[in-house]
Amino acid sequence: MKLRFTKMQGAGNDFVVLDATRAPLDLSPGQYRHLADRRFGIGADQILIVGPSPAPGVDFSYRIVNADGGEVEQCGNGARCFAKFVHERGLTDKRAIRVQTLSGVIEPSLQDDGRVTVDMGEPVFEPGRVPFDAQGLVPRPVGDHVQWPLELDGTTVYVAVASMGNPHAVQRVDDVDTAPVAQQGPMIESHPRFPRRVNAGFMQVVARGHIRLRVHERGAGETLACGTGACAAVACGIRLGWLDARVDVDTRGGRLTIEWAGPGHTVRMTGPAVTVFEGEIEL
Ligand SMILES: N[C@@H](CCC[C@H](N)C(=O)O)C(=O)O
Repeated sequence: MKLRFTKMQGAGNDFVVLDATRAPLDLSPGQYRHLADRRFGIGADQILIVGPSPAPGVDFSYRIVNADGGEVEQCGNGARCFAKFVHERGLTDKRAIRVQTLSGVIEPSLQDDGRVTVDMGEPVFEPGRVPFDAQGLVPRPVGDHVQWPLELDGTTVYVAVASMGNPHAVQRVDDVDTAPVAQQGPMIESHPRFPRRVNAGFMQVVARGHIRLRVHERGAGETLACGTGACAAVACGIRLGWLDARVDVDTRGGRLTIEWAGPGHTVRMTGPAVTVFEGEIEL
């Protein structure tokens, strides 16, 4: 079978985007892994499958599959690329689009400067809904939030947990350049306290409106940027009392701007979304 694809990136988090708006597309986990493979396939952190409207009042659906072949609930950088994709292909002329994901409807809108803003919904902090098993742990209160102790091979790290539809554990570090992302990321991702595994964020607070962030992503390893990771880090940082309501997030692949007015409000993320090339691959 020949499959047409579009390669896109948002702040260096890269995607193979597939159009399933006219005919359903259901590949196996092995086929998704092949598409994501940087040596034998196309190469991507995630595969995005754009589908037709699933319900009145919603314009499209889109599914997200990690490079390891597992389907997941949400992807922030992917949401921006999705919006650019449906526009560039002439699938809609709306600039504000409602799209169904596994974890609910989100709303990307195209900006005049070429960036995309996405209303990512409300962050969730209750451990059980992240999901995080906090049974028997003593939390450390900070600001209006808590950090939880996580044992990693004899070391204890303190993380704040949040869901942006997908699970995140965020720790504060002095300097992201020397943070132990490669060592601790995989251990946190698969820590038994996270029953659905987790995305592990390492956040350096530069100022109240500026952080630097690296994320070891569940199912993909460290990526150049993680949109939901940026939303989760900023929402946690605000509740922990370290950040203001609008924060520039510098990732290794570019800048995202995150805005959150606090509990009861949704998180808004603004950043780039770029088409790199199109092609066809034999599966
Ligand atoms: N790169 C993404 C997140 C993709 C999914 C994540 N790896 C997970 O498993 O939850 C983003 O930009 O948010």
